[in-house]
Amino acid sequence: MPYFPEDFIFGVATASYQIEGAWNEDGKGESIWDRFAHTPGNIQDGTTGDVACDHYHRFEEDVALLKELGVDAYRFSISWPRIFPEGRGRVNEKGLDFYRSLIGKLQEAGIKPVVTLYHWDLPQKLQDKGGWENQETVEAFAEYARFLFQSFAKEVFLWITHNEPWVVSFVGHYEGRHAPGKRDFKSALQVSRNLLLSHGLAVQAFREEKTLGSIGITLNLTPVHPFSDSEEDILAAKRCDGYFNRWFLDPLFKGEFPEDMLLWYEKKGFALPQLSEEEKSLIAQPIDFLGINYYFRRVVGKGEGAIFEVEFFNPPQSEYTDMGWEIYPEGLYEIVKRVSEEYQPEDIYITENGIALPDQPDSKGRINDQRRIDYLRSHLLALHRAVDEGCPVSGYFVWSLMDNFEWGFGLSKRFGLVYVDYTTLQRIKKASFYWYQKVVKSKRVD
Ligand SMILES: OC[C@H]1NNC[C@@H](O)[C@@H]1O
Repeated sequence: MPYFPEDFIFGVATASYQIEGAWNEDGKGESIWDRFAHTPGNIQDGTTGDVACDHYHRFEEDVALLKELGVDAYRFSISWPRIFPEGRGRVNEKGLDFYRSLIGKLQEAGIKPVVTLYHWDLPQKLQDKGGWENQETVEAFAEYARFLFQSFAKEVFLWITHNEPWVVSFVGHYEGRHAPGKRDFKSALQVSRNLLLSHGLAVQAFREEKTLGSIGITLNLTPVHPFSDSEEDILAAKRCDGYFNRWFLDPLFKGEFPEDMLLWYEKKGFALPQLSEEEKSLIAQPIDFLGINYYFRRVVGKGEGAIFEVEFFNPPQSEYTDMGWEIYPEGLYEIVKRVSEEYQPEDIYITENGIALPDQPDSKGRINDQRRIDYLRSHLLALHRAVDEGCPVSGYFVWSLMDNFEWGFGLSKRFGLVYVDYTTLQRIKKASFYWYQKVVKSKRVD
């Protein structure tokens, strides 16, 4: 029976824009996701995060759920425009008070706070001046981070500078499915560079402020498998691995963007300015842990696609989630092993893993999400194998505590251990809540 180490951290994760609501309350400034969701056509079901789970007003009830769940830690993000409505300068005290209250309630419940500094809700005022393409945003982020390190110098267990910079860069600035909705590959490359620089400045500030706790960054990583063992499919998979994984792993742990990708982009007309020696060491300065968000793998082959010349495949024999993602637990083992061996991070936390399902209450108001229990069990068993083989993994966070606003899909995709009725905002614990409660208590997956 796989037991995790006694000090292994089990938690759940959320993010500000996806759960808080109160989008323009108590002095909060507009974010790029407020703007993007208010723009007709951007959100598949036409909903917004204006109310979402109304966590801003119900956080005490939600902390009580966390206490009942028994988690060791709770990962949430701070909404930058709730702290600095214009992005920098004037502080919104009421916004800061909200997070002081939340962290205080978590401490009372004996739950370690894990804070993500940036989970995509950039102040719109900064976007109006170019957003992450603009050096000013890099500086503003460093000021925002330093302010939070000073405000919560002793209370936070883990600090995560950025959540999934790949999504911010390429989904937000190339694919256009996320805020700010740009479709410009050159912008996406510039944004990825600035996100990494801003991460480095934040880590520097963390060290200078002598903040307690640990600091790291969270990447969404996906194993990439060639559709066949043909040379061109293997090369296509290598390109995709560079695009999805190595583009951030290499600068963070080796101080360089991957050479093969720089050459490929240059060949396609997207030359990226070289990083200076100072910028390289800023980005690659030591961090205390790497956060990995894992959901699925990718299977690719040679294709005619414009920039990457790849085609994606969905293996017919696999099962898929409500997001259309393949269920592939082995991929969590693979990515943890690969990252541990190739990049030697100090420590690893699985900062997100979960499944979207079309959950609905039955006639008795219960939600028997057995598929979510099966998904979590199979991924925890895969993770346990990596831990057993000596990979430095210290914790695992389920995405998500509760159903919430799933970006371009709006409120239509449910990832929670807790169901949210969006008309009454009632929370209903799913079967997976009780299953995970037992795992957290016993540190065992059966
Ligand atoms: O798509 C599920 C999750 N993936 N990682 C980032 C989160 O904000 C998403 O809800």
